[in-house]
Amino acid sequence: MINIVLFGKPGAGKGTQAEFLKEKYKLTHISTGDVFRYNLKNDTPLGKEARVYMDAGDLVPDELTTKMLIDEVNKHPETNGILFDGYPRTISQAEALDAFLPTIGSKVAATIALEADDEILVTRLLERGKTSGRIDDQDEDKIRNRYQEYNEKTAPLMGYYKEQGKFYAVNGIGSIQEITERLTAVIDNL
Ligand SMILES: Nc1ncnc2c1ncn2[C@@H]1O[C@H](COP(=O)(O)OP(=O)(O)O)[C@@H](O)[C@H]1O
Repeated sequence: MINIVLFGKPGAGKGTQAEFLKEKYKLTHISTGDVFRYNLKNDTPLGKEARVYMDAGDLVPDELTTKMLIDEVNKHPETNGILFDGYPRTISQAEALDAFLPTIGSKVAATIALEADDEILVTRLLERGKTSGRIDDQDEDKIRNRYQEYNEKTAPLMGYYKEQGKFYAVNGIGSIQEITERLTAVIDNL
């Protein structure tokens, strides 16, 4: 199993790139944002609990998120590997993942960050908000709050994975194809 964590600020293009990478490497793509949105749409108990955080652009509490993530991973026992998109987003989530994966005989192979400047990303998200229907993409204050959450809670993960020698970064600005090539160059060298 080869598990890759796709890392990056909101709007960095994780979901777009995940679509290509999952095909190329036959990976299972798990996007915590997508799983949460599915639960919101279907008004499940998980969706009801997560809604207030998501609509505000806050992170959903770790315990709830980790439980959901483990349930998702367990749905794919035969997978070649998992492409984690949007998880982990806190040190506590990274520790939970490092505790969980060995229980299924696995581990994180690499964390790859898509890097881009905040101002470019905020503009991208506001554009996406016009068509995606995502409440959290329609209001600049909520978007800025997501960046604050990222800077406070998610950015420290770079150090966490660097210490493990598993952190890679690629330039997230360019055409979709160029960025896919940068990512595959990293994965092919693992
Ligand atoms: N790992 C996570 N921990 C906590 N909350 C999460 C996590 N993943 C997703 N969420 C919630 O879902 C929202 C949308 O996630 P996502 O689609 O990945 O957003 P973004 O475009 O901001 O990267 C986040 O703002 C957060 O409220």
